[in-house]
Amino acid sequence: MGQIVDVIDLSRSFGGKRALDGVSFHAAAGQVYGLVGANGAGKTTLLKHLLGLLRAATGSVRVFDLDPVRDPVGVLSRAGYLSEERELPEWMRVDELMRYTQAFHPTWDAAYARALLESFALDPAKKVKELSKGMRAQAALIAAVAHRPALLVLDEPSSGLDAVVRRDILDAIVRTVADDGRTVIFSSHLLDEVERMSDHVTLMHQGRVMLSGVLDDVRRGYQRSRVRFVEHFEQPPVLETALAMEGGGRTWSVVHSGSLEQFHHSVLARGGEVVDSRDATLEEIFLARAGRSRQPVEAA
Ligand SMILES: Nc1ncnc2c1ncn2[C@@H]1O[C@H](COP(=O)(O)OP(=O)(O)OP(=O)(O)O)[C@@H](O)[C@H]1O
Repeated sequence: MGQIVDVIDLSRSFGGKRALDGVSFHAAAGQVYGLVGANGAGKTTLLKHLLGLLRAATGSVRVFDLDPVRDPVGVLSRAGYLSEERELPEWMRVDELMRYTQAFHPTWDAAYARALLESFALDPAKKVKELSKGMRAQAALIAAVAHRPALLVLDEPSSGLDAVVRRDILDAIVRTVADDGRTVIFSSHLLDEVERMSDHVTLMHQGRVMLSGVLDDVRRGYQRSRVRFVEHFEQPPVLETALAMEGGGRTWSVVHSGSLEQFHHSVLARGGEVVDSRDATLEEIFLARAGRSRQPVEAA
């Protein structure tokens, strides 16, 4: 599988504030990468480096094996970008915006752009400045995808879109890109959306990658178990492989990694028993990892 993005040990500060701290991130052709993290985690800063909008201060950024700052033509001609701000020329009509964007991209697929306009029910005659926030997001999304870029970078694509559009259209766009053997990297606050759309997930926290891997491997790597102890604990008892514990007294709910057998063992050693276990949700994993550890974990 062709490697499309290679970010190695990228750090970036704004003033005294560390926005990215030793971030490594890789993306291959035909895969969908979901980037999640709280406000200020560094997602937008990472994405901007891929487009050459920020220059790597330390570390390296390669996209299509090119440096996006030194070779913007080589990178941007093959990339589509939906920025967080959705900057669009206000005075244009939607159809003018499409023609304008087309002028930058010889690979523009006018039929695809028209089909997307129709599926969004977006009026081509409407002025950009008259669009609602959601319509603006839709127009910006079409402008980013209709030239069928080899790499599609979407910063919070669902922001402003209603649930139906998100589920029916955004998902379809992302899947189409991946099915064509192209790559999508998107950031999101919505973990259910990331679980639905991504092949790979990367969790960022305070400028660092906390966890990164194939979504199914990440999911399989963590469980949530209910545990009952004989003894009453005021504070969460120390359990090997436990990342987060909630509860009190004798009953605790634990998000943990590693094998179930190993976990049963450590609970037994503390005089308890595991009542039940299930795979942890991405949200539980994220909260446990972001809350606990500063160490990056490779899940795949
Ligand atoms: N141009 C800038 N000048 C100063 N600080 C910045 C700048 N851009 C980002 N930052 C800071 O860098 C950190 C990371 O910001 P970034 O926008 O990358 O986070 P994010 O994960 O995209 O957050 P959000 O989900 O809120 O969009 C934040 O602390 C932010 O305040």
